[in-house]
This record gives sequence, structure tokens and C-alpha cells, in this order.
Amino acid sequence: MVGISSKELEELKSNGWLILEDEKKIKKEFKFKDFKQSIDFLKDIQPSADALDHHPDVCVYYNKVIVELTTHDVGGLTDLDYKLAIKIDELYKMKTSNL
Ligand SMILES: C[C@H](O)[C@H](O)[C@H]1CNC2=NC(N)=NC(=O)C2=N1
Repeated sequence: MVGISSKELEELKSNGWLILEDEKKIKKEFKFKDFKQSIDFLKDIQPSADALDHHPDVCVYYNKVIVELTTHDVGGLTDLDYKLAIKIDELYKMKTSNL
């Protein structure tokens, strides 16, 4: 695990991730059409999170899922947050491109 680079942070920012708490956390809201889609998205994330051994903090609403990423072990952002964020964006694109 290594710290996140400023290039990675910029990329996440341009993908719509908010950088919070003095660059210790990132957050993004994903929109869906109903609760089932929201839950299915969460289920899509689970294998990637387990594979990276890195897990998001998630808030599920009826038609939106708010994802927060930070590396609790170091109290800040690392490459694991970057990798999982990119993966989650990919999963969202796949999910919403065939609606
Ligand atoms: C032991 C295990 O590797 C750690 O507890 C992992 C699990 N998943 C994790 N997820 C996140 N987001 N941050 C962590 O620090 C973290 N640590």
C-alpha cells in the first residue's frame, strides 16, 4: 500500500469524486432507478472490495448509493482507494449503459 498521488487525486476529481477532510477521504453519489438497482450495485462492488481487501463505507437510499473511501489503517487515502474508486466507476458505467 502506498499513498495516493496528486495525479490520481486529479483523475478521481475529474471523474466526479469529492475530495474531503483534508484529502483523507473521497466520496461520490451514484443514481439509480429503484432500490433493487441500488442493492444490485452494492452486490457488484462486494467481490472487487474483497479481492482488494479494501472496503467502502456505503450509504444506500431508495435510488442512490453514496460511497466513501478511505484507508482506515493509515487514516488517509492510498492506492487502494484509487483502485477501488476506478473499479466502482467502471461497474457503474456497465450497470447504467444497459438500462
Ligand atoms: C486486516 C484487513 O486487511 C484490514 O482491516 C483492511 C480491510 N478493509 C479495509 N477497508 C478500508 N476501507 N480501509 C482499511 O483500512 C481496511 N483494512
